[in-house]
Amino acid sequence: MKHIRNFSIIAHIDHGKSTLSDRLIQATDIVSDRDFKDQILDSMDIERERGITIKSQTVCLPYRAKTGQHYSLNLIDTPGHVDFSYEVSRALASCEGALLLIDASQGVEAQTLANMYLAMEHDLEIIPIINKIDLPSADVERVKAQIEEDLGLDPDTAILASAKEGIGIEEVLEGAVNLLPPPEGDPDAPLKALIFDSHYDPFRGTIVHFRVIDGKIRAGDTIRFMFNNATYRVEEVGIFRIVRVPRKELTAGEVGYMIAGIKTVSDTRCGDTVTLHSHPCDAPMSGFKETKPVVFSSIYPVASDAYEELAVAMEKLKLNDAALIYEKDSSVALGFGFRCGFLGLLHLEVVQERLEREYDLSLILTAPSVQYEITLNDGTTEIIDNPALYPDPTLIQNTREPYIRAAIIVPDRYMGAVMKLCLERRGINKNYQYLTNNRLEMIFEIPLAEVVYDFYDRLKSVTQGYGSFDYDIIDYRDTDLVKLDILINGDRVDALSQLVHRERSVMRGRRACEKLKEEIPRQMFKIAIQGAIGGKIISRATVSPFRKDVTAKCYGGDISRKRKLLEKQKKGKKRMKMVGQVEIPQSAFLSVLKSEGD
Ligand SMILES: Nc1nc2c(ncn2[C@@H]2O[C@H](COP(=O)(O)OP(=O)(O)OP(=O)(O)O)[C@@H](O)[C@H]2O)c(=O)[nH]1
Repeated sequence: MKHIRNFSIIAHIDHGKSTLSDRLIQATDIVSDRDFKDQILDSMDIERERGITIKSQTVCLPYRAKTGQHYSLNLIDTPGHVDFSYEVSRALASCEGALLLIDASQGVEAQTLANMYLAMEHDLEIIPIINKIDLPSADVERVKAQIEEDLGLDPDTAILASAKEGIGIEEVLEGAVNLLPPPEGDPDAPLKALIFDSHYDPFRGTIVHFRVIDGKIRAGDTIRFMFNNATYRVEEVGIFRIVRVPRKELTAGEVGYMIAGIKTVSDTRCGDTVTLHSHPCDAPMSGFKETKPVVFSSIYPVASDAYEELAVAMEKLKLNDAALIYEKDSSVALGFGFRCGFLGLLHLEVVQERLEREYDLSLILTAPSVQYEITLNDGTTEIIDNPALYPDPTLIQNTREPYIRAAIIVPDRYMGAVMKLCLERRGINKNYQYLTNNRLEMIFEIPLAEVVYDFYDRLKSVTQGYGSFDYDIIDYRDTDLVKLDILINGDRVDALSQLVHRERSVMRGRRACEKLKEEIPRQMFKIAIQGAIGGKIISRATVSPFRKDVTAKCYGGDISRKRKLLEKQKKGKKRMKMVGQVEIPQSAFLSVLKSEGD
């Protein structure tokens, strides 16, 4: 155990975590350079394209230190986005140390701080690393000052690195060996192991990633998940060397995987404790919580006959994504689909992209909603996330909505712009403090519903890219909610209904009408678009009919050109949805979601 080091790299998005992981893997020779895929840990397509890490993957690196001693370095990869902060927390609970990566030109940002606090909660030894020192805009001294004053860490321990150029990599490995403590734990105690991740393998079922805290686990053992008391017989245990390498047993301090005939990843819970059925440990690890979705939206196929395909795709996706929940849903306008729950807006976008790309589906998503607690006059309380299920307002006694605590870090010259944005979003400024280099940390309490649309984009734009943001849900508070409906030629389009705060409803209604007007193509008749609350119309826009026959031009002339045009039209149709007499393009549904820009 003395020669094991378990650690994660934590960083703000884009500070170079994946690049550094790749370098560490390369430096320890477990894959030959020729086979080395760039950013081997970010194996999913979308992750690579968007450059963000979503699913953690772990690797065990054999390393021979300068002293000649051999070490096993378990690098536990963590997702970098706020939507996945619980996964980060569980991964950190499996570690003794963390490498805190800071971009030399960007400095300390909101998630740098948030991640460092998480690491401190788990009592981890933290090594600061200043990355991207090769950049012309790198300012090492400034970042060192931030490390000292904003993070309270010793700047002299910071390692200077460029993951891209391969500078400082050996120092990082030596730092892990010399500065991080080895794991503690009792190999002879009853088995206690922490699940920090799982993924699905089509041939072997669920692969559970875990850290052994105490005891031993080997193939043939009957194990028990302490959350739901489910028992399984272990078929295989082993470690990650990019590929899985089976081992006879894993003991206290080690990190690896197990295969135990588990059908889907939702049977295992990130954060749960595994023990032996015959000889259990006394108590599970503390801090377990189930990940709860906070943002909800319905997904419909554009072509109604693609429902079955969507159902199959959802099922497959769910195998690998325990956080995704869904149930069947139906809409008058859009037919059959699924009501889904996500960890946040990024999670939603990732799911949508995967469905569209990997399963070649064309989808319509309804406006994302948070969960409201609604108490009715008869004293019962309902949790509502779907506008379609919103009760008759006369029956409602009281409605509450979730609030977040948002931490925003910006250069102080943007203070006014951030304040304006947050106040517009019904935020309450709770606190602010100066950090080094004229930067401010501003704390707001804001309704989650105001953040799920486009808050992060807006923050980036009003701060010219300098603002960074992190949030936690804190509580539910009283709110004044209304249901905004959209009518097209008098027909209510249920998929466009939204639950909004009364204060914001008129503006939202107006924006939705304007956007729809831009998106809905002219047709042979006039199209009236209206926003309504209850029976009352609050906004309207009109798409006027064609004035002349635009297809007339195409008659006569080249037949192949005409055919091409027809084909193009047919393709275009696929992305249109008929609502009553009116054809609405898929983009119109999306534009309503994004109608928040101020
Ligand atoms: N110049 C320079 N660029 C770097 C360095 N390290 C990483 N980058 C670049 O920074 C960008 C982000 O790097 P990633 O490794 O994907 O960042 P990440 O922290 O893993 O991002 P998430 O996965 O979203 O958390 C990429 O374009 C990298 O090529 C470095 O040392 N120098």
